[in-house]
Amino acid sequence: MDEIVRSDGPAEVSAPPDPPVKDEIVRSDGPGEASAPPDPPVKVVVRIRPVNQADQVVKKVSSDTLSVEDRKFRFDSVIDSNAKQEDVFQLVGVPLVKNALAGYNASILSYGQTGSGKTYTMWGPPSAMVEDPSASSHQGIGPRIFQMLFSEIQKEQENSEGKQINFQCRCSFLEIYNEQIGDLLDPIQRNLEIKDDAKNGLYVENLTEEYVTSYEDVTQILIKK
Ligand SMILES: Nc1ncnc2c1ncn2[C@@H]1O[C@H](COP(=O)(O)OP(=O)(O)OP(=O)(O)O)[C@@H](O)[C@H]1O
Repeated sequence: MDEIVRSDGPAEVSAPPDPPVKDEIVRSDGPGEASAPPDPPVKVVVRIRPVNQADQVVKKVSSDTLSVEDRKFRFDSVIDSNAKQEDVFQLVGVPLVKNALAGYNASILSYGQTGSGKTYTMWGPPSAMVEDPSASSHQGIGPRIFQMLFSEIQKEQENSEGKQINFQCRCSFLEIYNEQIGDLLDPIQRNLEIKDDAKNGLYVENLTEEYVTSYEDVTQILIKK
């Protein structure tokens, strides 16, 4: 019988010669008042990057299992190399936005070796950010999430039946490089600190946060910086 290895990390499957594996981790942990918690709270999804058929060492076996030669590895989901950006968004992005709007914290962590498709999956090519979203099939999960978020907020406000619903969205971008946290919206800030207190929970001290009310606000900030 084939061996199935339960793996929460793709180290085994992203090894050369086939670099096509990337991971999306969706994490949600939220407040008590929200509806039923997302299940499971942490999901590990592997996307197999397209390569020449002859080089295809990593193969999708079923919706949650892939094989590397004669070994099998199981995750929450496996996305095949011919999947579209929209498929990834439907699987990972849509539940994330729904959970976020239900009051849960939600994160995506993109993990994989150089060239495995992290940037492509998260953002798509730079042009896809500014093009009409519906026209760009290469647009990554990030911009799709922003669009859905603002469109859901708008729907909530339109369907509020006279009640005033206020949302406040703030946007920040940071990078962790050489174990230092840098503020991408204020590059002078290069060594920020992570803090944890009862009022704010876990946060990055002095990280720039800009108020945004639309998808265009977010893309403008990204382009400007
Ligand atoms: N699913 C895909 N479909 C089509 N092209 C892809 C896909 N995934 C990645 N690519 C292409 O492969 C190349 C490398 O991908 P990308 O830059 O996203 O990798 P990366 O993991 O972000 O690399 P690095 O860690 O070096 O920044 C890019 O040209 C990208 O457009």
